[in-house]
Amino acid sequence: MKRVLSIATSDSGAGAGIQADLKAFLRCGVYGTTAIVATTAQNTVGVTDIFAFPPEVAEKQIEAVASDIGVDAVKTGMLFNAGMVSAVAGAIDRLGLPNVVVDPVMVAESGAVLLEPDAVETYKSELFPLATVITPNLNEAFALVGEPVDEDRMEDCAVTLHAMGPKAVIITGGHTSTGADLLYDGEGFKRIEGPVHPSENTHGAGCTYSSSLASFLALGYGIEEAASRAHAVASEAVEHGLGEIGEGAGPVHALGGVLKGVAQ
Ligand SMILES: Nc1ncnc2c1ncn2[C@@H]1O[C@H](COP(=O)(O)OP(=O)(O)O)[C@@H](O)[C@H]1O
Ligand SMILES: Cc1ncc(COP(=O)(O)OP(=O)(O)O)c(N)n1
Repeated sequence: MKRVLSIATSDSGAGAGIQADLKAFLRCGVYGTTAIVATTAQNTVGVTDIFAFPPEVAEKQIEAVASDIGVDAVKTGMLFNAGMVSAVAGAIDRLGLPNVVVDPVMVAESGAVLLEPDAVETYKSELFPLATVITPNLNEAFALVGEPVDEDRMEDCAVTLHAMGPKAVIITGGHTSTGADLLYDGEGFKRIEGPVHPSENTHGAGCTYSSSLASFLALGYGIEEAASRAHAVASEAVEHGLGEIGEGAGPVHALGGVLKGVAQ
């Protein structure tokens, strides 16, 4: 059983964050572990409160998991502030954790700010250079390079992000006109396409994607194949999104496809 660690924040509504990551790990057939760095009071409508833990709370969890269970891949999600980004980068580096997927979560679908602005520089200087892949969505990608969102300039944006140190960049396509994810590995571009589901129940799609990507890297796939498989899992989770849960954008359902036809 491959082991994948999520370093991220709790979503009480369980659509995104640590809870979405664990569902994606189960869907991908890996053993998921967690280091919880903060907790949100959140539902499908919005985020009402964020409670950050001290960085050493995250460090202790990462060390506990690494020293006994082991880590075949790691995914970082919402880290909230610069001190946490720095502590997580330090732990990943010190412990030599492999297959590092960095999802630079900045803003929730509901509009809530999930990253303090001064933490952006710490991502660039400390965490991106350790990353196997970074997975910003369209808005995050352009925010990171400090430019207005322009879909026609996604390739330039990916090149600028790649120069910040990750081995590869994937700008996820859920907010683009084509729905395609864009992969850049420093040598060439690859568009990962698939059906775009006309669903509003996309809460947690990005978390599901980055966790699936980490899982497929842990399972031994190369970046391009892992990206393609992760896209398929996220897309399927959107297709089975749960509109009946909550009043806002419903949570994705990572297990919706595999549970079809299972007796309840
Ligand atoms: N309506 C959709 N149909 C199919 N796939 C989708 C849809 N929305 C998002 N995805 C996929 O989910 C993943 C995460 O997408 P994105 O929406 O860009 O992230 P985030 O949730 O962080 O904004 C990507 O692989 C994207 O292509
Ligand atoms: C605790 C927490 N972590 C991450 C997110 C953002 O998740 P994402 O998958 O990008 O989904 P949306 O928020 O855009 O639906 C979150 N909301 N909460």
